[in-house]
Amino acid sequence: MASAAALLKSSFLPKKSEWGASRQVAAPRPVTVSMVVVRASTYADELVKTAKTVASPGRGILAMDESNATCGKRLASIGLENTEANRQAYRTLLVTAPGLGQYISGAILFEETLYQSAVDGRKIVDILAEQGIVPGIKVDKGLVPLAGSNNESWCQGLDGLAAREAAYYQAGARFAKWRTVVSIPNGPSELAVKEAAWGLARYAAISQDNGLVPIVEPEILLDGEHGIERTFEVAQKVWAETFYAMAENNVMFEGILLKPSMVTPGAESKDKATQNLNAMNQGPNPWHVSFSYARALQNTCLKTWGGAPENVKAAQDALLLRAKANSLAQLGKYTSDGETAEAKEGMFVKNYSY
Ligand SMILES: O=C(COP(=O)(O)O)[C@@H](O)[C@H](O)[C@H](O)COP(=O)(O)O
Repeated sequence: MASAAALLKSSFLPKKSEWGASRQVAAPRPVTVSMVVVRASTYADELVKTAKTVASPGRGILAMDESNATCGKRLASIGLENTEANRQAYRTLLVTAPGLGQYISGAILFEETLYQSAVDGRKIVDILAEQGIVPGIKVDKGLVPLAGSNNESWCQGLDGLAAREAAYYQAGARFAKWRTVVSIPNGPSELAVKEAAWGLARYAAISQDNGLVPIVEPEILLDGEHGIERTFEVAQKVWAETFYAMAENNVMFEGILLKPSMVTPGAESKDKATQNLNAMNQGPNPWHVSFSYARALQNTCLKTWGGAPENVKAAQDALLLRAKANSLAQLGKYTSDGETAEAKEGMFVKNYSY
């Protein structure tokens, strides 16, 4: 996937003059400050503080929220069984990498990991806190077919979300993630875009009510043979709908993190996650533009580990190397000099589903 946290360029947002009939996107309604303050009074200050901590200079997000099924695929690729002990060993390796907090500001966890202890018995959330890393939690319940659409999907998880998030907050989580997708080859249909935007907005409002900063992630899938202009057009439409829905739901914009997909040509184009992030940070941006990567940070680490205890240090070094490269890209100072061919390898997998 070519998405990256808070990779929001001003150009992703339609200009006000473009909110109109030609794009069939309604203009967001203004949200008054008093409405926002009243609605988000309980956690407003904390939400802003959390968002700022996650968006601190030279740092980004380590997505380690693979569900047990996806984690099983990762473990199978190095010949390990998908047992709780193996998942615990791998995640212990990740969070105990010395100095990880220098490059990583937030870690998105799967529910199992939020409540899990590391191999040495310490709570994973406590280790993250010692590293200066904010724990986050994946709260969506995955994608399912969207009836009445053009073979598109929608993201489940709103039922019971408030209660789950209240418990996640108690367990130490301070931000949340909800990933929905939009397919360009399948349309996207008006229905799919509206559904994605509304689901994200409801999730964002519920998360803020429960003290969690929502990562708002409508992923525009890379699949397709379209050019970059078409991706841009769809990105604008999806973002306009999403902001409209968030305004309708009184989401406090200062207390969210945006995770737009990178605007690239479709399909077989290489995913140059680090290089693209670096390019976007060559000039000033209106927002902190950083990363939220899973495979781009973990691939070499996982392979280096291979499940062998004697490889833990080398695997942690591999993770730190990728984290540092992306930290430099956040600062606009990354060069690929000295990078291995593997590190430069594209991550795009056709029809990839998580
Ligand atoms: O946002 C993400 C991006 O992953 P990526 O950088 O493309 O490897 C990840 O958190 C994925 O969402 C995660 O690996 C998904 O796991 P499942 O929920 O599908 O199991």
